Amino acid sequence: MNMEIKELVDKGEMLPLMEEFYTIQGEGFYKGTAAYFIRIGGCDVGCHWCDVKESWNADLHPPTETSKIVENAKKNSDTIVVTGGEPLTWDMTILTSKLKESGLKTHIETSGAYKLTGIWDWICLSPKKMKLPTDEVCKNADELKIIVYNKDDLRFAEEQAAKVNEDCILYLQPEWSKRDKVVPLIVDYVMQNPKWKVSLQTHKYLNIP
Ligand SMILES: C[S@@+](CC[C@H](N)C(=O)[O-])C[C@H]1O[C@@H](n2cnc3c(N)ncnc32)[C@H](O)[C@@H]1O
Ligand SMILES: Nc1nc2[nH]cc(C(=O)O)c2c(=O)[nH]1
Ligand code: SF4
Ligand SMILES: [Mg+2]
Repeated sequence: MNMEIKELVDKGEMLPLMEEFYTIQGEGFYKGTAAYFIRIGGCDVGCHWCDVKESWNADLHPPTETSKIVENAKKNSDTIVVTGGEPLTWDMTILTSKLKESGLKTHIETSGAYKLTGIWDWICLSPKKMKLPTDEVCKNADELKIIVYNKDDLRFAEEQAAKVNEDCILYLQPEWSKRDKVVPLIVDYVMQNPKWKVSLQTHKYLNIP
């Protein structure tokens, strides 16, 4: 990447765009709602079970003008989900300001590991043990979505729930490859601890992106 482009990416005027697609939000509170997804490349959190490892290396995804991303998005939906990769790797200020200027709702899927930037109507925080979320993201999260790969993730879930605000909605979501094993654990746990809800990756059952 040449220096000028790197500077534009650092400012958030360009972003490494992996893919964009119109689909149904599969997970969490907005599950079932049509939304346009913008997937930004770049993540160094390193979840071994990540279902989008192709997103990790930002250099593989073309730096794309943020204004073009927004022009495209607004043709498709009034709800925009920004995901990745880890979107907070980058400065989200320009992207979200432009989305808001266009009257769109801005949602983010984030691990919360980096500085919170951008104007968000909805923050889905999915914290990871390897790189814990910042206090600022915890305080501003609208939903907390813990991925359950094994039993220890239930302990981790309570630890993270203690850090979010009291009206944050709490979800346990099975890690996809372990779903047969962990769904019974989650079901039991939610019945015993009804402040939690179950979230499934419903798009994978529907065979949609
Ligand atoms: C691919 S991540 C991108 C956004 C951000 N890096 C994050 O982790 O929140 C989008 C969502 O998918 C979840 N996820 C990733 N791999 C998963 C898997 N194998 N099973 C269940 N959920 C998964 C993440 O926890 C996150 O909530
Ligand atoms: N349909 C659909 N819903 C999703 N919710 C969060 C996703 C993500 O990868 O961030 C995702 C995704 O990749 N597809
Ligand atoms: S933080 Fe998100 S994108 Fe990064 S490795 Fe973990 S699940 Fe994948
Ligand atoms: Mg996904």
